[in-house]
Amino acid sequence: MPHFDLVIIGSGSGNSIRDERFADWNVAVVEKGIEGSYGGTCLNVGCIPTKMFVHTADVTSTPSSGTKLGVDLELRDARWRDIRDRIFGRIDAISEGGRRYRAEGEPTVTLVEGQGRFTGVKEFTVDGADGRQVLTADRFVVAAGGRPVIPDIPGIESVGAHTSDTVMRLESLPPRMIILGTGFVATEFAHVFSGLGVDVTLIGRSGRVLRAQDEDVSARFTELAEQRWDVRLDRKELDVERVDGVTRLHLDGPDGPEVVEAEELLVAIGRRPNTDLIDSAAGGLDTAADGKITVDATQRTSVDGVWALGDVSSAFELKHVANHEMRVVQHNLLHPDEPIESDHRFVPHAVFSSPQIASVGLTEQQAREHGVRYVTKIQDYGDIAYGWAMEDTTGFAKLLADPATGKILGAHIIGAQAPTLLQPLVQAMEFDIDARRMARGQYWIHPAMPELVENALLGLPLD
Ligand SMILES: Cc1cc2nc3c(=O)[nH]c(=O)nc-3n(C[C@H](O)[C@H](O)[C@H](O)COP(=O)(O)OP(=O)(O)OC[C@H]3O[C@@H](n4cnc5c(N)ncnc54)[C@H](O)[C@@H]3O)c2cc1C
Ligand SMILES: NC(=O)c1ccc[n+]([C@@H]2O[C@H](COP(=O)([O-])OP(=O)(O)OC[C@H]3O[C@@H](n4cnc5c(N)ncnc54)[C@H](O)[C@@H]3O)[C@@H](O)[C@H]2O)c1
Repeated sequence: MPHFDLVIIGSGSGNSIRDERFADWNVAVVEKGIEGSYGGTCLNVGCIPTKMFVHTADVTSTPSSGTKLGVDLELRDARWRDIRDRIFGRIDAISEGGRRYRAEGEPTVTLVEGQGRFTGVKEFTVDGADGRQVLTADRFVVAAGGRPVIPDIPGIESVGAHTSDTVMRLESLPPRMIILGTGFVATEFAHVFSGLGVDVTLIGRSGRVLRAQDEDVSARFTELAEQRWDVRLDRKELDVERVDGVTRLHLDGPDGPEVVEAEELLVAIGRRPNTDLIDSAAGGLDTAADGKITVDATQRTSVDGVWALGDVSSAFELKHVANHEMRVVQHNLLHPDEPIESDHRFVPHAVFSSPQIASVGLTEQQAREHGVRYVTKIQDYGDIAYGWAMEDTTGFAKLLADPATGKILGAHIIGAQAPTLLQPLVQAMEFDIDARRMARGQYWIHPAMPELVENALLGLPLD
C-alpha cells in the first residue's frame, strides 16, 4: 500500500470529508460494513430507515385520530414485506451506489473494505477480502461510530435478540415484541411496531420513559406510553430463555419476580463507541471514561495529525452533530493554521415516536441543578386554533427563559410536528434573538401550528 495523505476510518459522516477541494490528495477510506452495507449507521440502520418506518406507522394511526373528528376509517392491513422492501429498496441502492462511487469514482481515492485496527501511531491494519493491508498516512480521521450495547443478561446470547441493526429486516411481523430500554431507539421502535399491529412490552430500569428529557415531557410521554403499550418500569432483568419459539424474560420489579413473553426481543439500551474495534490505544489515542476518543474543540485527538468526529468521540450521538463535526474537520485538514472549533452550544434533538418530542437547551431539572435563574411557560396545543382543529388534548410546548433578559434557555415540545415547530427556537437561540423580539418582531401565520411557539413566548412571565 502507498503512504496516503489522508486515511478516513468509517463511511458514515467520514464519507463526506473528501470533496473536490481534496482532489489532489491521495485518500483511503476504510469500511468494514454494517450488516454488509456501506455508508454508516444513519443511512443503513439508523435515522433514515427508522424515520421511513415511523412515517408509515404514523399513517396507520389515521383511523384512531379520525374517530374524534367524526371520521370513521378502518385499517385493514399493514403489509410488512411491502413496507420493508419499499424502504430498503431505496436505501440499499443508495448504499451500493455510494460504495461503488468510492471504489471506482475517483482515481485518487482508494476504498479499503474490511475491519481495521491501529497497529501503531498512524498505522492502520485492515483485514479484508484482499488480505491484510497496512495503511500509513500523514493524517487520519477516525469516524468509526458506535454499535448497540448487548446487556449482560444470562441466556441473552441464545435467544436471537435483535438490535436496531437487524430488527428492521425481520422476515415477518411477530405477534408480540419485548423492547428492552426506554430511550430513543426503544420508543421509536415501540411506535413503529405497535403501529403495524405488534403487541409491545417496554421494559425500563427507572420509573420514567425517556427520562433524560425535560421532566414534564418525560412524565407526559410516560403517561401516554402506558396507555398504548405494556410498560414495565423499575424492572431489573434476571435472565432470559427461548422456549418453543417464544422468548421468556425474567424480571424483578416492584411486585416481585415476573416473566414477560414474546416472539421477538429487541435490545435498545444504548450504544458504545467502536474504539475497541479500532484499538485506539495502539494508535496512541486517549479515550475518556465512556470509551470515546478524546478530542479538543477543533476535533484534534491526542495524536498530532489525527482527528476524530461523530459517535466515536462526541458526547452527542446524533447525525447532525456528526455532520457538523465533519465540516469542522474538513476545514481543519485544509487550513491547519486557521483551525475552527465545533459549536455544541445549541444542539437540538427529536424523538420520532408518538407523540413526537423535540428539544434544545436546558431542561428544567438541569436549570435547577446548575442554579440558573429561569422562568417557564407551558403552552398546550389544545389552547391554540390548530390544536382545536386536531382536537389535541395532550401536546405542549415548554420554554425556559432568563426572566431579566428574555434569553431563551431551553425549549421542549411534545406533540404533532414537534421537530418542525422547534427549529425556529433553535434559530433564535443560535442567533441570540430574545423571547420578546422573537414573539413580536415577526408575523406568525394564522392559524398555523407555530402559533404554539408564539403563545409560549408571549406567556413567559418575564420581569
Ligand atoms: C436506530 C437509530 C436511529 C437513529 N436516528 C437518528 C435520528 O433520527 N437523528 C439523528 O440525528 N441521529 C439518529 N441516530 C444516530 C446517528 O445514526 C448517528 O449519530 C450517526 O450515524 C453517527 O455517524 P458516524 O459517522 O459518527 O458513525 P457511523 O455512521 O456509525 O459510521 C461509522 C462507520 O465506521 C465503520 N467502522 C467502525 N469500526 C471500523 C473498523 N474497525 N474498521 C473499518 N470500519 C469500521 C462502521 O462500519 C461504520 O460504517 C440514530 C441511530 C440509531 C442506531
Ligand atoms: N431520533 C434520534 O435522533 C435518534 C433515534 C435513535 C437513536 N438516536 C441516538 O442513538 C443513541 C442510542 O439510542 P438508545 O435508545 O439505544 O440509547 P438511549 O441512551 O437513548 O436509551 C437507552 C436507555 O436504556 C436504559 N438502559 C440501559 N441499560 C438497561 C438495561 N439493562 N435494561 C433496561 N434499560 C436499560 C438507559 O437507562 C436508557 O434510558 C441515542 O442516545 C441517540 O443519541 C437518536
